[in-house]
Amino acid sequence: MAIELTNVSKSYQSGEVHVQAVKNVTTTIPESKIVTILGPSGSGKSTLLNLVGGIEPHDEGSIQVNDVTLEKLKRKGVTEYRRQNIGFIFQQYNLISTLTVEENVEVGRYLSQNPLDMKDVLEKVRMWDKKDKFPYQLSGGEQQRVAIARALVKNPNILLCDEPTGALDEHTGKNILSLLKFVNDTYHTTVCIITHNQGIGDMAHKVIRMASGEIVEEHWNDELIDPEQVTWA
Ligand SMILES: Nc1ncnc2c1ncn2[C@@H]1O[C@H](COP(=O)(O)OP(=O)(O)OP(=O)(O)O)[C@@H](O)[C@H]1O
Repeated sequence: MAIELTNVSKSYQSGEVHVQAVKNVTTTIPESKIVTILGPSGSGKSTLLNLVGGIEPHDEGSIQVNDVTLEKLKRKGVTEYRRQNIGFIFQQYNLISTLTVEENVEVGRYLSQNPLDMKDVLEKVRMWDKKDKFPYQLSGGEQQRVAIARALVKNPNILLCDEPTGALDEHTGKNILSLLKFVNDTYHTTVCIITHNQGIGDMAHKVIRMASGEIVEEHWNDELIDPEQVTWA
């Protein structure tokens, strides 16, 4: 699914303070590609991802996802859009601590009308052999692989990843990036990765750079670097 943003803005009022988190953003997140959004803390990356994912509404402009115009949807329509199209992955995994690996992934399946096969997905992220473990029994990288499986089993068209390697060391982080590339290659899922880590831009088809809520630069990469070769920062 391709995502078209046109003059999108989002502000927050926090007490007396008015923050314009996203300012007049126009860009495309192309279908079945990997896109990296880079930028310093507070530059609006997470806000932009949340707008695209239908977690919160934009104030101005338009977000078009294939034939869906987000600002035209009612609340129920937004929930449906999110359920059917979007998988989220966060820095802090957000697994349910009282559920096993398999049960956590089952939550993702339950949310979808068109889920993938649980065993197949857990095998693809190399966690089938640990399906009966609880999150506390897993390493950070393993927990993130389960979180990816939970997002993936929904069979989403778009995977939105907010600092997916932010809590991981270089070796494990690259392992997760390789998995995201594998997902993009295998399922043709549009993968959008937010990161502070500039090097991750080199494995993406397109790089969007933000500062102070605005897009300050964007480019396509002619050649993609293998995730294992990314310069880690
Ligand atoms: N719910 C909110 N209420 C008030 N202000 C918010 C809210 N969410 C974000 N902001 C503000 O909007 C701006 C952009 O925040 P955002 O989280 O999108 O940036 P970011 O680039 O993702 O930062 P980081 O890399 O630190 O996660 C910041 O000034 C932030 O404080």
